Formats: sequence, C-alpha cells, structure tokens
Amino acid sequence: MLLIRDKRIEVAGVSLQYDRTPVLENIDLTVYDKDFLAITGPNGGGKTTLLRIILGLLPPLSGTVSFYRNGLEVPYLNMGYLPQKNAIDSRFPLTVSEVIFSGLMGEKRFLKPFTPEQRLRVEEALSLVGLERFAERPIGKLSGGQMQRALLARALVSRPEILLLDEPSSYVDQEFEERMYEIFREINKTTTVILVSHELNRMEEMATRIVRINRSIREINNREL
Ligand SMILES: Nc1ncnc2c1ncn2[C@@H]1O[C@H](COP(=O)(O)OP(=O)(O)OP(=O)(O)O)[C@@H](O)[C@H]1O
Repeated sequence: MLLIRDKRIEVAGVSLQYDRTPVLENIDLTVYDKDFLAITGPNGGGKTTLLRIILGLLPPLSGTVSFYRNGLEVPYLNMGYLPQKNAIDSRFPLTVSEVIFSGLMGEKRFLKPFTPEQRLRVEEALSLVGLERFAERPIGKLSGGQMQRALLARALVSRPEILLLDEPSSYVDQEFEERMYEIFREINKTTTVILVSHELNRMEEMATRIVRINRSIREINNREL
C-alpha cells in the first residue's frame, strides 16, 4: 500500500547571503509528517542557516517557508530547537529547571504562574535526560554535556510538532549519546524530526531521508553513503 504522508514544512526557492556572500541558493525542501530528516554537508555549507530560516529566526533573501497541519496551511508550528552553539550565557543566573521552563514560554499565559501540568512536564523532561538531581543547579555549574542535556529537555518540554536538532551529540558522553538517539527514535513515533549531523553511519541507520547541503541541496540516496 502506498502511504501518502501529509507535508508539514515546505521550503521553496530559499536563498540567503551574508555580506553579499551566498550561503544558500534556491533551496527547495519538503518535510513530511514523521520524517526523520538528516541534514548533512561540509562545515559552513549552510545547515544551521537553513534551520534558523525554518524556525523564523532569520528571514531569507528570497523564497518562502510554509507550514501545514492536517493538510491545511497554518501560520506557524510548535517547534522545539536544540541549537548547536550554546545560545545561553552560562553566567546568566538561571537554574536547570528554569532553563527547561523557558521552553514553555510560548504557551504560558502572561503573568500567570505555570500550571501543575506544566510543572509535571518539566519534571518529566528532567528525568528523560537524567538531570533530576540537578534541577536547582545554576547552569554556570554544569558541564558541557549536562548543559546539552538541559537544552535538549528545553527543546522537548513543549511536546513540539517538529523537533530541530543541530549536532545534538556535541559535548555528550557516549553513554548519553546512545540514550539520546533512543529518545529521538521514540519521539519520532509522534513527531517530525530534523537533525543536522555529520555522523553518516548513524544517520543511515535512523533517518528516513538524508539531504546534503553545500549552498545548494541534494537528496541523498542511502546507497550513496
Ligand atoms: N551571522 C553571520 N554573519 C556572517 N556570516 C555568517 C553568519 N552566520 C554564518 N555565517 C557564514 O555562513 C556560512 C554557513 O554557516 P552555517 O553555520 O549555516 O553552516 P553549517 O553548515 O551549519 O556549518 P557547520 O557544519 O560548521 O556547523 C559559513 O561560511 C559561516 O561562516
């Protein structure tokens, strides 16, 4: 039986330059529901830039990004993002659980406290990444790997429809790396995952599709790896 999956994101003709240097040229990419899409390519190829355009953090020079839910175009989707470079200043006086709560800001009602259900979700996210004992620890006292786990929990806590991960295994030890990929596999049962990675062997195992970005985009057949 041919399974036709709903599209969730459509990137059409997207180009971007930094200081007149082309970084992305005429990118077309359709992301389907429950895809596990791996993005690979050389350093500086434009992978992070494309994620930031999909997230709406960076406007493209030309082209469009459209979002869909149940076959209808919608203005935005609930997306969770684990950035590659640690976007949080570790000198900032935040605890681990506060960082995770910040992943719920999009759904919090202004000046209202978090609900018991939201608190429960933060606890679940803490335990998912094995940081229960570190909930009240200031982020400045975390190791690189612990910080990465906290940021992963922040990306997951809102139960996003789309999870974008930029080289998530940076900093984490081998044991947590295995656990992390298990988490991604589990999440992918209900969530579309877009993952930037250089680990081609792992991607060949896990991804439903692989694209390579080096200014332009090319879909890779797994046999080419
Ligand atoms: N804010 C910026 N201003 C100017 N140039 C930038 C900026 N951000 C990225 N670039 C440049 O754009 C190019 C693409 O960067 P990007 O981070 O998207 O690549 P990448 O494929 O994610 O690379 P990597 O594998 O090294 O993470 C690089 O040459 C980079 O130096």
